[in-house]
Amino acid sequence: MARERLYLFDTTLRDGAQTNGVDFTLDDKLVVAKMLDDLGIDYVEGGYPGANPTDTDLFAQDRDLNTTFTAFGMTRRPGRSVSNDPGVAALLDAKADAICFVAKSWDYHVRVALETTPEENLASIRDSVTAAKTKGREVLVDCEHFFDGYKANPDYALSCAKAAYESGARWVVLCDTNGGTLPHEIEEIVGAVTTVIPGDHVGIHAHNDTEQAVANSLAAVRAGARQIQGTLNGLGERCGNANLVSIIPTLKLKGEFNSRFEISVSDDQLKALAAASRKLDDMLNRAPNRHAPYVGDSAFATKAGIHASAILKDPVTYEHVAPEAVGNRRRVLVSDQGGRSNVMSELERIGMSVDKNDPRIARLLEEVKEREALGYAYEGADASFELLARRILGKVPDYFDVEQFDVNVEQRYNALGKRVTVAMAVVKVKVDGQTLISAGEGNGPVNALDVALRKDLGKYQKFIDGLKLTDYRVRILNAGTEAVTRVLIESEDEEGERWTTVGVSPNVIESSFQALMDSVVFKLVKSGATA
Ligand SMILES: CC(=O)SCCNC(=O)CCNC(=O)[C@H](O)C(C)(C)COP(=O)(O)OP(=O)(O)OC[C@H]1O[C@@H](n2cnc3c(N)ncnc32)[C@H](O)[C@@H]1OP(=O)(O)O
Ligand SMILES: CC(=O)C(=O)O
Repeated sequence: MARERLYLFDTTLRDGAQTNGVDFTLDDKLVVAKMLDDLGIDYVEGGYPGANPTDTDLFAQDRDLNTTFTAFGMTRRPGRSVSNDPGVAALLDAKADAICFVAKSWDYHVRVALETTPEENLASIRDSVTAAKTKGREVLVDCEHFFDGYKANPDYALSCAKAAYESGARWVVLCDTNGGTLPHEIEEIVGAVTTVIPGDHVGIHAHNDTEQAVANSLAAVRAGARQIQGTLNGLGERCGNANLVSIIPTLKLKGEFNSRFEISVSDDQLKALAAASRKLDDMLNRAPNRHAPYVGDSAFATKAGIHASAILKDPVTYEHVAPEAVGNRRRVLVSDQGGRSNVMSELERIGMSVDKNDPRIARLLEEVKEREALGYAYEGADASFELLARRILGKVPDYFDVEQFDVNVEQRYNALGKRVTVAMAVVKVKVDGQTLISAGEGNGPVNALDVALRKDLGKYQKFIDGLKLTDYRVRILNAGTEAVTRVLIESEDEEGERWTTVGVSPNVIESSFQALMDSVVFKLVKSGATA
């Protein structure tokens, strides 16, 4: 049976720009639009021309994209003609393939927010759609508050949707603007609408205020809607929009949808999804959600030993889809919840082949569990685990020895008479029988220690010149009878490779130092440095 076409509409650059803390520059918008185009998204809503200089500039440019690049804005204001409405003029002048009007469809909103009559709102919808059609644009109408409006006055909500459709809108998009509608209500109301307007002209725009925007979008499709609006990583006003990064793989990989619908994203484009999700987070300086379905670091991470053992026999035992399908990867974590299978899997990943029955494997697992009881956490410290494994398997050279370190923190007045806090560290290391003493200054004790440790490592210096610390996290734990600090340090090298190390001690300087040392030694091992 031929599959029906389902269209994807991305509003990361418009509704996503309404996210608290998100602010796109013009360059950001161009990069994201290209990324969405490369992913194969049918419609990319770039923004709201006339609302701010960035969006106006964006829609003043020519561009070379395959997607239907869409401009967003309001229907004409009550009491004005379209030719006398600067907002509509900005939309009609925008270099856009399509125009998406937002229109009121809840009579209460018409009365309270627009302060006009129901008839004038319907005329505004008709006039705006007709003007954009006359300009040769594809037209979409986002029926704002459609579901709340339908519950309050179904006839009026439907008459707004019909006014848009009958005036020539390609898509009538039903919006759950306040995000409070539940999946069974969406399914029922979309089902009613599609008896009046053909489903292949109906879209869904769901907000996530009850954490059901994805479920609501899928419910709308089940009821007949054929366009889904959403954003990358679920950005959007308040709690966000339907997350296309979850919806796309569901449509591609789940039988109910895959067997009935065809979408524009190819299998190869699907494999770029995890990278696209991370790239957006990087651009916005947001930490990626490790637990994001499909694309998060933990989406295919297995900690439990019983699961790991089965996954190594056949991944299907504990994975709902293959991680590679979305560009993610399987991770089998080593921790106090793991068994020999977890250790074997991690050793295989780092290229160490050891027999599962080798007694050193049991020793390594025992050591991991004992150290985790003291506060270490190897599941998040891949490099420290690798060093521990290499040490137990007898393969880490003694590169250098730290004989002593001192750290001082001092508050004083600087030359401008301002009070400043300065940290100083001195580290004494022995490399090849030679003692090297280095001092470092930093804005805190760990920073000073890091500067001093990495200032002069003699013949190893060249291996660590490109090393930088990219993240530092401390937690205070109650392990056993006393409080200890656990420090996790993330490092990056000149090739962009990242790794994490861990240190644990009652003293935060000591735990930081352990993690720093592991990071430096890991870099030497990774670079193939010999003692
Ligand atoms: C559900 C959504 O997410 S819709 C998208 C919302 N996005 C945004 O608002 C972001 C961009 N917005 C803006 O920059 C500004 O609001 C602008 C430039 C659009 C308008 O700014 P201003 O002219 O100063 O108006 P302001 O924002 O204060 O109020 C909106 C006006 O539009 C009217 N309006 C709202 N929706 C519609 C509509 N669908 N059709 C016609 N008029 C509308 C309101 O009644 C209000 O009119 P009023 O000024 O007579 O009270
Ligand atoms: C149009 C839109 O963003 C909404 O109604 O939520």
